[in-house]
Amino acid sequence: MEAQGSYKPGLEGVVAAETEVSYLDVEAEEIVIKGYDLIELAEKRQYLDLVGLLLEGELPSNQRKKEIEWILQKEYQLQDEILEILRLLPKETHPMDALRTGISILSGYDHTIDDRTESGNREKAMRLLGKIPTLVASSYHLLNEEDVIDPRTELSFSANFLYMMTGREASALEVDVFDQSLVAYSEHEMPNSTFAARVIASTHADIYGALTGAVSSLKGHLHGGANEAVMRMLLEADTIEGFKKLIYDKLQNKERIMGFGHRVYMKKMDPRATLMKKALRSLAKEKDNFTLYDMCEAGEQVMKEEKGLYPNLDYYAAPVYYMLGIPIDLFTPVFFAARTVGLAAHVMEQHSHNRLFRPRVNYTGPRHLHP
Ligand SMILES: CC(=O)SCCNC(=O)CCNC(=O)[C@H](O)C(C)(C)COP(=O)(O)OP(=O)(O)OC[C@H]1O[C@@H](n2cnc3c(N)ncnc32)[C@H](O)[C@@H]1OP(=O)(O)O
Ligand SMILES: O=C([O-])CC(=O)C(=O)O
Repeated sequence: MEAQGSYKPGLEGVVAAETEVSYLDVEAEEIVIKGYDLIELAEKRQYLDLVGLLLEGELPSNQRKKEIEWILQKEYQLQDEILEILRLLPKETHPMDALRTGISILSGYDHTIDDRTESGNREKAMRLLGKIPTLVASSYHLLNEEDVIDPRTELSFSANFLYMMTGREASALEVDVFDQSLVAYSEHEMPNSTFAARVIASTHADIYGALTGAVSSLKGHLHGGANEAVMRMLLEADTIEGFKKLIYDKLQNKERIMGFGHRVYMKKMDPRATLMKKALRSLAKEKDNFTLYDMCEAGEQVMKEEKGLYPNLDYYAAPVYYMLGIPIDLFTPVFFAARTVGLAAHVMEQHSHNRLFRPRVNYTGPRHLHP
């Protein structure tokens, strides 16, 4: 069959959009978010600063940041009916699937759902940013037949999110590390989930539909689901020697090691993984427990020697979340909660100068058959 155009499996290297949101500058080893370096933002600012930057176009003043926090706080509480629907889900439902359901339900409560203007989408994004952490934490507790933990507005955004998941007030270091992880996960150019959201938004579908599609994409182990898979691997291995053996065995069986490799970085360390490795070290110090840190370092070494592959963000975020006491089933939902802001910025941009995504194929099937 004659080729109709060049085809790149997995669309590797294909430019799918022009964007002012973010860019991975691999040469400079910089994740550019609206002109700022993401790692510098994670070290010097907080997640709510990213909300201001990504949704309003500039880093907020302290006063504006407070206002953003109030806007989100007003949205923390979920409608009783939503909690009731979550309670009725089969107990085997994965929290990512419960989150997908929850976001779908929220669309029915939005009386301005057809408003796709920039300000309309910004309002919806703020509503979702306030509600999604409560949705994440509550769905987990309900699926485990536990009482939901009510949000607390006297805590900071990140401290409250952590509290609703774990049921205990975290230390200052734990809150800082968690907030840093939310910044690290907040936005990353054109991963599969963002592409999915933009493709959906390009039909003029609303932000709820776009985000629901993104949750489905992010659940996969080749994407966000890797953080949960990394933690299960570490627990199965139990010791440094056990972890090295597990990796060697998997490589022998031609299996992929979760938390390593990346379509864009591949032969370099993901800068966000370096950030989370430092965070893991400070947590290990505070808790006087270096087991996971040492295991991860040993695994990193094996993968470098055996495959020339480096950790991505999920590899070091997983043990960080475990040490913060977050249930493993919630690792990927937390990733999504953090990414909501980046996804919203992309949906806003797509709606503001849209062209429908509709690519072509190189047909390799038969022709001229007759029924
Ligand atoms: C925050 C995030 O979402 S980051 C991504 C999280 N996902 C993971 O950690 C899952 C594990 N990693 C992977 O599967 C891949 O590295 C991906 C999916 C992230 C990127 O994949 P791609 O860009 O499509 O690379 P591709 O699958 O073509 O791999 C290229 C080669 O590297 C190998 N490879 C890539 N990643 C891994 C890995 N984690 N373990 C073992 N081998 C790997 C592949 O087997 C392939 O080898 P081959 O050429 O001998 O067949
Ligand atoms: O960029 C990607 O392909 C995946 C990723 O690291 C992310 O979504 O944070």
